[in-house]
Amino acid sequence: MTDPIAAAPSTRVCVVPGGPVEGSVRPPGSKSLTNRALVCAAFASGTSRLSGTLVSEDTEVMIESLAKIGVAIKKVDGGQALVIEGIGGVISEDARRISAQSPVEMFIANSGTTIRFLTAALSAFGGRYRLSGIPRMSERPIGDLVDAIKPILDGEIVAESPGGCPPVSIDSRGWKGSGLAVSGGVSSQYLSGLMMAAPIASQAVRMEIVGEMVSMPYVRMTAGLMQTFGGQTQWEQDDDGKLSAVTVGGEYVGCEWAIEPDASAASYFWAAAAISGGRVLVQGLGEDASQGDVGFARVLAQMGCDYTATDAGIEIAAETAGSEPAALSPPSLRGIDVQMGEISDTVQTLSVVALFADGPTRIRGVGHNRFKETDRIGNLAIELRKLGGRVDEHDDGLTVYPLTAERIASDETVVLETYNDHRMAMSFALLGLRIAGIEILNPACTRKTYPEFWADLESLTGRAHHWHSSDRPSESIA
Ligand SMILES: O=C(O)C1=C[C@@H](OP(=O)(O)O)[C@@H](O)[C@H](O)C1
Ligand SMILES: C=C(OP(=O)(O)O)C(=O)O
Repeated sequence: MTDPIAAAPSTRVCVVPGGPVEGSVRPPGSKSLTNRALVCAAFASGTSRLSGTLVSEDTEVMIESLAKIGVAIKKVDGGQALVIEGIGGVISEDARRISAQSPVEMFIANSGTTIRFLTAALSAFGGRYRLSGIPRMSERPIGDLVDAIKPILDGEIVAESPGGCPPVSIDSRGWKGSGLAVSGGVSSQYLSGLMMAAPIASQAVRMEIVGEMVSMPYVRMTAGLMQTFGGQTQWEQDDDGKLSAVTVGGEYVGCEWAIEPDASAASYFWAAAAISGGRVLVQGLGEDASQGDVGFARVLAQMGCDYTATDAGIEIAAETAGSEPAALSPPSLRGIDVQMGEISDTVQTLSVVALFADGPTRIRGVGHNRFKETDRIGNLAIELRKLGGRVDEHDDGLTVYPLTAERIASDETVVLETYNDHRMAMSFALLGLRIAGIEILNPACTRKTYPEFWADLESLTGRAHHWHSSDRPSESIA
């Protein structure tokens, strides 16, 4: 059969509604852990063997970029395991020659982790580079990172687009200082990138945090991952217990390491159980996971779902209203008021769940979601309103009001834009589990972090999606 997603970029998909979603699933490896491990392994001395790695656009652009400075990365098992020969801080002769003539060009598509981590790492490493991506990447700020690097750089670094956005040009002879200051109000990836870069600069660097730091669990993840490779961090807190500075040092040494399944990807499956009156076990993720997004399952518990963590994974089961069998009874979900600044990649997932709750859900602390793959507050509100309900947009988040029972039962066609944002597509898939007539445009955009998403959802629900392509308007190729 032709691959329905690859068939045409204008493909749309309809997820088929049905009864409770029951089963278990193991999402692919974490994007955040894979891209961090790739950076540490690339600049380590010796060989690293990573298992459970994510195969996706975001990890592929990282691999391709590292290959350009001479890092040898062997893919095993279709890329789900990687063997990396670290360059231990020395650029290959080939890459040095190329860089002497003109900057090494790196295309990073729309991968925030790749451009932020590599901007920091390459500035510490030295050489000439230009990192660019798709048009949306030229609207995603990197100025705070560039400003943090400038004072310690022996060389020049420029964010070329208005508002301090990529492409980024680097002409570096390495870092010359041992202290810097970084703002973290737009993205934690700046600090994570700088932390991973310090061992590459071969010196201890004290990094002062200016103002708020969003997405803090990712910074803790960075420290934990670096430790696995020999990096060291020391934390300082202010009088209120807030992180104020981190001093980073050590040297990377290659190692063997298994990557956890992706917790942001897991959110769609837990949510599927919550809104369908079902029960889903996500395998391979426990309460000790290094990804903050496992906390999304706890948010569903706050809405009334049953939460169980065992050695097998974390399971979410919906409470259903009334005494009828789950298949006939709608799930009972409470509207909540929730801070999501630490788990912002799951805001779209929760917004969809909130449409099926018994009252409004207020999501707070995620103003920085406007700078991701798309404006994940404004554009999310626009799409959810197409269902006819009320969604209020705030500077720091959204309030999502429940849909009426009549609207949920209606099968009127609603076409939803994904803005080339994988998380829009995967969240809107959940709508289709409960409401007929939901058509999702450009489903292939899940390739950024989860190319197999549609197939995994079909396996879990046991229901084939309906694919439509505008090249073949009347044809359903499910
Ligand atoms: O460090 C990371 O791996 C990430 C940090 C988060 O970004 P922000 O810090 O910009 O919120 C998150 O949204 C992104 O998907 C991955
Ligand atoms: C925001 C995301 O990615 P990144 O910033 O790494 O592009 C994401 O995966 O939701």
